[in-house]
Amino acid sequence: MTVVPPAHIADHMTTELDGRSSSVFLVLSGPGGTGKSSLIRMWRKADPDIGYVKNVTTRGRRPADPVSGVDDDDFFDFVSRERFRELVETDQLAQWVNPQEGYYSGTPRQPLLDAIAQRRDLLFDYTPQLYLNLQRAFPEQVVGVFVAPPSMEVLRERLTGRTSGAGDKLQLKFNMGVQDLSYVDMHRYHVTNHDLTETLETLRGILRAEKSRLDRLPELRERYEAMKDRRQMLFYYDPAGTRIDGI
Ligand SMILES: Nc1ncnc2c1ncn2[C@@H]1O[C@H](COP(=O)(O)OP(=O)(O)OP(=O)(O)O)[C@@H](O)[C@H]1O
Repeated sequence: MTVVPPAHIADHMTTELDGRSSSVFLVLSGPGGTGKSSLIRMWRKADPDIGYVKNVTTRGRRPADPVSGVDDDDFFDFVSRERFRELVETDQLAQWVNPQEGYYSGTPRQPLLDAIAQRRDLLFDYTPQLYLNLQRAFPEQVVGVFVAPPSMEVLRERLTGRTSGAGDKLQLKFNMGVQDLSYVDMHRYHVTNHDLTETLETLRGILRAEKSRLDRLPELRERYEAMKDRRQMLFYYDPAGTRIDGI
């Protein structure tokens, strides 16, 4: 038996019900030391197509992490304060902050505009402050995931385990992390980083889900719109498509 498509569908039988989503800027946000840069490093290794834009910062380089191998140069472009000021004044930064006394960091704008034009997804490793600034600049693209340590004790251990944060700096970092916790409600997702591999799987699931949102699939929405039966209301049994004639 041949199945005959209803008249309004006849011209659309080969229409593809698939589409390429617009860009997602997935921001891993939360206190320093929760594992954000380790996760991004693993993700980029597993999926070289995922984009990452280095921040510009005026702070000094940290030595590579002996445990995770995270290298500062993979995440930042180091610039002088004069150069930073020039970037701000010529509007080349999408957002910038003064996270600690004496240093500044920010996000270059152009690579983000390029990613949107090419529909590429980007990952970010940010504090809540940077995340909120970026969200204000790119509200449609930015999705905030708060990455939390399993407990504050574990955060303290992870911070202490790193070579970078000795003495006062470590105390400051921990205190700033405690402040960051109060911004959790500004995020769309919350992920507790017990195990790096499992957390990465969850994050990839979040990205997949965000890319399946209809508001990120403009052409696909148009195709469905073109196939719509203008006479349809939700929802009645009308397999022959003739009920309207009886009104
Ligand atoms: N799930 C985990 N289990 C065990 N150790 C972890 C886990 N996640 C991260 N770590 C360790 O915790 C330390 C901090 O991780 P990482 O540098 O990735 O944090 P971060 O959130 O990027 O911090 P920052 O923003 O300050 O760079 C590293 O030594 C890393 O190896």
